[in-house]
Amino acid sequence: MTAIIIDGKARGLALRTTVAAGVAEFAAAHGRAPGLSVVLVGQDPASAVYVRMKGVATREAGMVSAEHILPAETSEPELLALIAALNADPTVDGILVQLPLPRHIDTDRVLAAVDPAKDVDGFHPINVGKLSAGLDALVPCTPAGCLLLILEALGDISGKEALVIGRSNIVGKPMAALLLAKSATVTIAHSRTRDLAAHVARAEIVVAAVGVAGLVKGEWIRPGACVIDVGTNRVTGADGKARLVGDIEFEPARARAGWITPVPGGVGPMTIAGLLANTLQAAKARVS
Ligand SMILES: Nc1nc2c(c(=O)[nH]1)N[C@@H](CN(C=O)c1ccc(C(=O)N[C@@H](CCC(=O)O)C(=O)O)cc1)CN2
Repeated sequence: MTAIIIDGKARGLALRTTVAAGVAEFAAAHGRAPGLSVVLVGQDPASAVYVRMKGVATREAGMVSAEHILPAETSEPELLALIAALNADPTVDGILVQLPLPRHIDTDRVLAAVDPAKDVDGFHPINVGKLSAGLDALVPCTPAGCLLLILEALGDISGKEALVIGRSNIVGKPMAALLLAKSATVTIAHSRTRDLAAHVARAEIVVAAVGVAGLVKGEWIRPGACVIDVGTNRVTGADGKARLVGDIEFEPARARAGWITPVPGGVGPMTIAGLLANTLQAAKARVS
């Protein structure tokens, strides 16, 4: 079997086009476009790229984008003061604090300071709690994008064996909650899991989000499985050139899977598209 390669770039673009149409309707009805404010603290090069990509995509969808780029030495009270100002600004519908934050800042405290109604990352404890209780919530963009890809590949996933590798708050835990909400039988594997290979071999859906290049061996994959790779690991190839690879050995996994996402061009573009969808959702909820 050779897997169908899931084109996250094309799927992300389609979602962005749908969001842009919703933004035009919103603007016609309310006399203003939804606004997204993105906050970046420090000069992490990958984060700077992602923030730029978010700004471009937000503007392309017809929304108002504000990027707040703060020096690495910004204190936690200074950052909290900016978030308080954005919370109070009626033209701001969505607030996103790019992660990771510098080590001197308490990430949990910062994420909890964002107004849950504007929390387009879905990281505020209220949105986390709502998701795990099966209530309507702003849902983290990457797992939401993964779920769209999985449902489009498989249709109904009720009762299917799903394995989420990684237990981060950004991807692993919300991904498990979303799969559970669709009635999949969900296992979360992590660094202490014994015999990862056996778990992978049982799974009809595998979502890998650990950040370890090639951790999941292709030969472990159950034939016909839907394989979603969230890993974005920068490695240097034999030619000395840097490239991006996932957590899953792509070619051997592709030979066994039914569907597989590439890296790059799989899950990544869905993250940005999901952010735009969340911003429109937050804007609509705020005016209703
Ligand atoms: N506040 C947040 N911080 C972070 C999040 C997040 O969802 N919210 N996720 C990641 C980074 N991220 C978005 O911020 C992100 C990662 C990757 C991509 C993407 O499109 N990747 C491309 C490749 C781009 C490249 O060449 O580097 C792909 O996979 O095709 C978008 C967004 C951590 N921080």
